[in-house]
Amino acid sequence: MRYLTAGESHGPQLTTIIEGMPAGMPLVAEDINKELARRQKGYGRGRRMQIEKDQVQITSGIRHGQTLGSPIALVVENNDWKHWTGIMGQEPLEGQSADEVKRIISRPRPGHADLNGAIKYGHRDMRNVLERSSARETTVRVAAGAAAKKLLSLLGIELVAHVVEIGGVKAEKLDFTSLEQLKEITEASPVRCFDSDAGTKMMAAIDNAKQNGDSIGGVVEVIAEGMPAGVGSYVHYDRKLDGKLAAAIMSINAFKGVEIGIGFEAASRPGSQVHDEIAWEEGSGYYRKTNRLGGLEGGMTTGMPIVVRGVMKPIPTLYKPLMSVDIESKEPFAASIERSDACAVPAAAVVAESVVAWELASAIVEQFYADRFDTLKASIEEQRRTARDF
Ligand SMILES: Cc1cc2nc3c(=O)[nH]c(=O)nc-3n(C[C@H](O)[C@H](O)[C@H](O)COP(=O)(O)O)c2cc1C
Ligand SMILES: C=C(O[C@@H]1CC(C(=O)O)=C[C@@H](OP(=O)(O)O)[C@H]1O)C(=O)O
Repeated sequence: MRYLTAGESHGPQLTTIIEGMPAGMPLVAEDINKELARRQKGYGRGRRMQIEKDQVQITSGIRHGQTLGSPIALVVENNDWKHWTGIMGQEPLEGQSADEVKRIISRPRPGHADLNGAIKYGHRDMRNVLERSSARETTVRVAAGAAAKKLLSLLGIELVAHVVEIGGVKAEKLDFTSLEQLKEITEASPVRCFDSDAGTKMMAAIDNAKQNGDSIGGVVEVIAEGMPAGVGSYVHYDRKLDGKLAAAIMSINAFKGVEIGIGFEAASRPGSQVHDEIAWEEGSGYYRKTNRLGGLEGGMTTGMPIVVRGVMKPIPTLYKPLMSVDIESKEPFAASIERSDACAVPAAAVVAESVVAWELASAIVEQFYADRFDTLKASIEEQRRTARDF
């Protein structure tokens, strides 16, 4: 499976084209809209999220609520576009000065894509970079991920993402009894955190950062249950599922690190405190007594829950900006201020859930016969039986 996305942050719309979804799978706009709404929530976001109410239009690949096997095109319009038609218009400028119309950006923000993108593509107006480097693009990544989540769910695989740290405040109480419970509680939390005391402190940390014209980052965790054992591969570097998951997390705007299972903690523990002992039970087959390796060994699933964490750095745009250089005068200047979030970790958790869903669904579609959803479902059931009776 693959997908491409197109669209500028303040352009007319965002688009994704998905290829490789099995035919005959139920998928409706509501499956996607509910995920888009989840991505828009979260304490700490700027005013843009009040302007947008993301809704998908399905323009191909689905008929009467079922996938056709042909490319699926999904479109989300930008409500904000109506305020930007002059600045972001597609037609050449006629009779107006570029300075007047374009709101040229010449002072790159440290930590954003502005300067490197301008050097790479030769743009002297860095709006040409930020419009595409903006995390607005994650809207349609979540739309593609929603289709993947639907596929997984119909195969008995569920995922939940939650926030475990913001601005140095860590969730301590993580004694959820099921993914269902984790989902229910984090969905009601403004910061998508299971630990309500930590959640309150996270909100205070966001308020504090905002007051200081600053921004904060954090850590999100994605847990997926129900993956059959033996998905992925150990035979080649580019088929290892842990590598694919790491790349997917790192591809999210502002993500700077990934852990699987206990992750970096493994460096300081002896092997006996890292590896998960293997056990077997009549009826259900093999399992691990612990899940410190987060459901992946040798680039393949173990059948235990997949646990992936990602760290998001603080948002680069600061209302009290860091120093930068004006690319025209070469003089030192405070960096440009674009309207901005103070913290987008709760929204980014939904993006992380979506990209993990995409990688898990892709690995399944690659490994099993997947032109048709009914045969894919039968293959997954067969894989579960094989793993159990092995
Ligand atoms: C959901 C989400 C919202 C974001 N909102 C902003 C924002 O309002 N302002 C900003 O400067 N960066 C924001 N970012 C981060 C930038 O998009 C990101 O730092 C930039 O694309 C540069 O990429 P890099 O940080 O991966 O190097 C956001 C990221 C995510 C995932
Ligand atoms: C639009 C979204 O996030 C945007 C991501 C973003 C950035 O630089 O990444 C900058 C801000 O853009 P704007 O200046 O239009 O407010 C965020 O609002 C979104 O998540 O849908």
